[in-house]
Amino acid sequence: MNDIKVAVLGGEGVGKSALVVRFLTRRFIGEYASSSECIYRKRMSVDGRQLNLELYDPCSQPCEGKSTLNEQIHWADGFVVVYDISDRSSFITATAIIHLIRELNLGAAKRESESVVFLVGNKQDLCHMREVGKEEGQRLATDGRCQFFELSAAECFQEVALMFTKLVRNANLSGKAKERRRRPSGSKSMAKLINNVFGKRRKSV
Ligand SMILES: Nc1nc2c(ncn2[C@@H]2O[C@H](COP(=O)(O)OP(=O)(O)OP(=O)(O)O)[C@@H](O)[C@H]2O)c(=O)[nH]1
Repeated sequence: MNDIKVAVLGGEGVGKSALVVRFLTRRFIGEYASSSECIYRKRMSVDGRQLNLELYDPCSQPCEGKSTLNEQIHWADGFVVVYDISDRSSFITATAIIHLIRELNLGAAKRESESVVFLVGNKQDLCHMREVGKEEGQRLATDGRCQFFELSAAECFQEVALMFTKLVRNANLSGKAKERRRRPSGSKSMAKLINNVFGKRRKSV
């Protein structure tokens, strides 16, 4: 059975955990206070084939044994790079992350195909506070050879699920089986995730 490793990267507070939790549990959790980086595992059926998905959600706060961005990029087969459409600085961070992924890809190009990268403009429900135009997102995606999505983890499960499923399918099709490198620390089961979710402070948005 194939293993697909996906890292969800982006600036602080852009909704990385919200997207991951939405995809895994169908629920939107207003406040997801995590103090450690996590890898969640999910068994998926894509195009009739069983896959083991490992989904990496980094922690923006300093935490013990925290992996570097370079290590995260080397570890993953596919990436969701997230920015918040109502926060321009998060778009600048996403731009830098995409450039770094492509730079590291170039270094590894002799033995590996290019990584699958999806660029996600999250918090589409906050379009009245928009600081990043949709066309800017599209342009960055084209320049960085990414697929582009604008969506809202808060409002739409279907779009989030479609985005992750498509990423897993593309990463699987690209046949990119990286050798096992140092994985980011922290690994949680689905049960642990559910504990996190239900043990959490809730806040409406
Ligand atoms: N309005 C709105 N708020 C969102 C959405 N997604 C996440 N949020 C909110 O954005 C804040 C940050 O969400 P998180 O999921 O913790 O973001 P993160 O990127 O994992 O944060 P760090 O790990 O601290 O960097 C929380 O208050 C969420 O409720 C969205 O689609 N719409």
